[in-house]
Amino acid sequence: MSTPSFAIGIAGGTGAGKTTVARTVAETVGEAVTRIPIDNYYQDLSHLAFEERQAVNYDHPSAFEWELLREQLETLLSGRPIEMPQYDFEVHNRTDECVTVEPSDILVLEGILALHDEEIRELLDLRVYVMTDADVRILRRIERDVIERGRDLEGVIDQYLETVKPMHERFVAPTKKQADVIIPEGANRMAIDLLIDKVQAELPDGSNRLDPVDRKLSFNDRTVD
Ligand SMILES: Nc1ncnc2c1ncn2[C@@H]1O[C@H](COP(=O)(O)OP(=O)(O)O)[C@@H](O)[C@H]1O
Ligand SMILES: Nc1ccn([C@@H]2O[C@H](COP(=O)(O)O)[C@@H](O)[C@H]2O)c(=O)n1
Repeated sequence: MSTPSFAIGIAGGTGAGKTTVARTVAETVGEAVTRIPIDNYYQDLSHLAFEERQAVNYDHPSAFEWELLREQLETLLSGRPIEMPQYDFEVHNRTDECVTVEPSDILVLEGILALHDEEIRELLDLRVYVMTDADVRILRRIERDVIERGRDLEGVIDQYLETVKPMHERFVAPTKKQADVIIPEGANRMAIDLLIDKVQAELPDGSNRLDPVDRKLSFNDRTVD
């Protein structure tokens, strides 16, 4: 356990490649990175029936428990562990169990609205926005939601048109202006290498560092050298 020396926020639209970027950084830098997916901070909706939870707008800022996220981020930044909630997309709710998360040298906060909240932005040392065209993002989302999140095609399309797209335009895309760095098309090799160089430079002396040749970008099961 260590007190983090550097916190990064990675925002961007659904399917932009945020998780892929965060995972690549974490895999390269290893145990020195703690990842905080904002999805875990969706409000607890246990008081609603499944059909009601299905109808919630999950792309509006009010869907998230910002107070808890701020509090837990501050706790990690002060070098103490947290009990992080876990989220199940198939049931549209938190699971019953939390996971103990220890702070490490680098914190990576990742999610559609990672740069939305002013207080959270101020806790971050580097703000990244992953920018990918909407058509690419919706195609990726359809594949992911059907395969991994138990959704049907019609539902994914309806949700996209009714809430995901308008909320993206209203709340997510404007946070691009808050970013220090914009990564085009997600995991682009040069941008990721620069990000990893920056992260490695922030590691305390004595931490393991990987040469660029040992770095890999992976998209699910496919690996791109
Ligand atoms: N640069 C890329 N090229 C090709 N596929 C990508 C790229 N970035 C991400 N993907 C794929 O797109 C899907 C969504 O990526 P993900 O990182 O989960 O996006 P987000 O976290 O922004 O929703 C995943 O299946 C991932 O493997
Ligand atoms: N029950 C839920 C909760 C969230 N979503 C969608 O997830 C998207 C954010 O996750 P990404 O990995 O795509 O960034 C967001 O656009 C929500 O619409 C959901 O479908 N169901």
